[in-house]
Amino acid sequence: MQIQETVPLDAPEHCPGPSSENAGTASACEGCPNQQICASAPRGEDPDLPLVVERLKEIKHKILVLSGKGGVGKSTFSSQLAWGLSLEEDKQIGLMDVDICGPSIPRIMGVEKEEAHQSSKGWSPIYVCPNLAVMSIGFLLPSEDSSVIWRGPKKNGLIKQFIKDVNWENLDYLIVDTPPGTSDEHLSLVQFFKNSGIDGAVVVTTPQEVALQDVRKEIDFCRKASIPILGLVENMSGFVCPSCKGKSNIFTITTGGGEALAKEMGLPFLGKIPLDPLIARSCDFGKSFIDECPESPASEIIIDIINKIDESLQKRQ
Ligand SMILES: Nc1ncnc2c1ncn2[C@@H]1O[C@H](COP(=O)(O)OP(=O)(O)OP(=O)(O)O)[C@@H](O)[C@H]1O
Repeated sequence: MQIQETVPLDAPEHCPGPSSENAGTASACEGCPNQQICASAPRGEDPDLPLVVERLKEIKHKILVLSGKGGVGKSTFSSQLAWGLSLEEDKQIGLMDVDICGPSIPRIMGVEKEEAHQSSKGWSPIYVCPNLAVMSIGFLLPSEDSSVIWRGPKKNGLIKQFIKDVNWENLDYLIVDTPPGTSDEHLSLVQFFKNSGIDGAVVVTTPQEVALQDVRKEIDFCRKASIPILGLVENMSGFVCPSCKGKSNIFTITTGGGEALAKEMGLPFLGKIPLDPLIARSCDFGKSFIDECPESPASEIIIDIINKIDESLQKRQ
C-alpha cells in the first residue's frame, strides 16, 4: 500500500498534497487549518533531495523508533538500543534525535552540556564513545522556547537541514528517535528518508489501554507510508521491586497488552521491559543502563530485544 507521503494524515479528503501545484488553492483546501501554510509554501519536489540522499548513502541501516503516546519510554529505548548495538566495537552507531519540541536524547546520553561543531563537511555529531555518535536537533535550535510554535514547512526545513548537514561519516546503524504520534516531523522524515530507504520502525508502547489505542494509529501510519515494522516493544511492563525483586503490574491490562496487540496486527513482539527505577536513574545521569546494571533482568530483556532487531536487519540485507 503506497500513499502520497507528503499528504498530512489529518488532511481533508482529496487533499492535493503540500507540494502539489494547487496546494492551498484547490477546493478541497477550503477550511483546512493548513491552507495558508500550503498556499505560501514552495512547489514541486524539493531540490535538496539529492543532497539528502547523498548524505544518507553512507548509512547502512536506518531504524525509526516510534510511539503513539508521549512518555512511554521511546527515547529511553532508543538510547539503550544505541548503547547495546555499540557493544560490538567494530560497528559504528549513530543516534539522532528529531524531537523539535522536546529533545531529550542529549540528557539521556550525557551530552547536554556539549555543543555541536561545524566543519567544511557539515555538523559533527558528538561521540559518547569511539563508535557511538549522538546528534540532536536541539543542538541546532536558536532557543529552547522558539520551536514550540513552529509548524509544517518550518519544521520540515529544519529537519531537512538537520539530515542534510550532519556529517555521520560511515555508519552501520542510525537510530532515529522521533516525537510521539504522527506529526509534521514524521512526514518530513518519510519524505527525506524514502529515497535512501528506512529499514524499519520499532514501535514502543506501555501496556496501558490508552497507549495501545494510539499505537494502532502509529502502525497504520507505518503501513500507509510503507515503513516496515521491525516489531513492538512493551515498556514499563510491571514493576520490579529493587529489594525483593518481585514483579507487580502497575497498569491494568484489559486487552492483553502489547503482546496481544502485536499478534492481532501480525507484527513481531520483541519483548517486555519492566519499570525499573534504575533505568530512570541511568537516563537521568546520562549513563548506559545495560552497562551500569548488566545483571538486572531488565538488562537481559533489553539485550534480547536488541539481538532480535539486529537479526531481523541482517535477514533483510
Ligand atoms: N522501563 C522504565 N523503567 C523506569 N523508568 C522508565 C522506563 N522507561 C522510561 N522511563 C522513564 O520514563 C520517563 C519517560 O521516558 P522517555 O523520555 O524515554 O519517554 P518518551 O516516550 O521518549 O517521551 P516523549 O515522547 O515525551 O519524548 C523518563 O523519566 C524515563 O527515565
